[in-house]
Amino acid sequence: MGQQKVLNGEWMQWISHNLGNGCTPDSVVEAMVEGGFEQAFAEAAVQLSEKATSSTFDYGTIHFAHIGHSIRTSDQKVRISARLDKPFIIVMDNVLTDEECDRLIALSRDKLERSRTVNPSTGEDMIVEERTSWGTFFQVNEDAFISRLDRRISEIMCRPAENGEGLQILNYQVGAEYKPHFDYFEGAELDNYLGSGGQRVSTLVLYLNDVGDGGETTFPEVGLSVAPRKGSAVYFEYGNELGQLDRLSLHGGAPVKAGEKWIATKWMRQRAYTSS
Ligand SMILES: O=C(O)CCC(=O)C(=O)O
Ligand SMILES: [Fe+2]
Repeated sequence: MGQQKVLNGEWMQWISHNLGNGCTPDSVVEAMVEGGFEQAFAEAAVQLSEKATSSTFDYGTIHFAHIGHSIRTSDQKVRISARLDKPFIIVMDNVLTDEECDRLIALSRDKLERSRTVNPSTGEDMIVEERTSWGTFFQVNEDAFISRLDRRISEIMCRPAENGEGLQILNYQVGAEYKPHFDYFEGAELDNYLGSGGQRVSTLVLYLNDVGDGGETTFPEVGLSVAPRKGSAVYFEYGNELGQLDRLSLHGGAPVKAGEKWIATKWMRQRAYTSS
């Protein structure tokens, strides 16, 4: 058997699940070695996972500051339809108008490229089976239209627009999915991706169309799935002021069963972020 060097989402989920269920780190490493990983690689992966999970996440420092059923941004009245405290997840409607959704899709359609993921053992970008969507990016404040959305999103996420990465557009065709993963960086990714902005702390996934069937955003640690609906969005927060990361934020995009799925994703960093 060839040596495994890549820690995919399934292995990451498996490690944190077993540690969370009380398995000793040594037994988890042993099972990984049996599964084809090098001892040193397995130890490093388990250590990282332990570090992220050992301190129970302090939900007292949640950044999302809106109270009540709605969020009034400078140009939109967003409605809150569901909320989960642990992990911290907010589902909301009326974030984008139908016209805004259609326009984002139209502007992206011809620019799509196969989505890439970061290889956590080398920090390099790579194409992986974990992620079978196609995507493209807009620069922060790229034009007046994107600027207006970046401002609204920043008001919803309670973080300055400069802390955001450029809005990412993803398109999933039937069968395409994004297997469960964390949005924060781990392992070798840290060196390559932290940059000036530091760690990722929160995500807003905006749904740009109604999907025929499937394509839910799933949170497997808590058994929650959010159905995509044009103009609505799901917000989740996983990095706090204490530098802790919330492993319950594990999430994925379930396979699309009918139709196609279009989303826009905004990732916020701890500080102002300039892409290199
Ligand atoms: O496709 C989805 O619903 C989730 C997307 C996602 O996890 C991401 O863009 O980071
Ligand atoms: Fe994600």
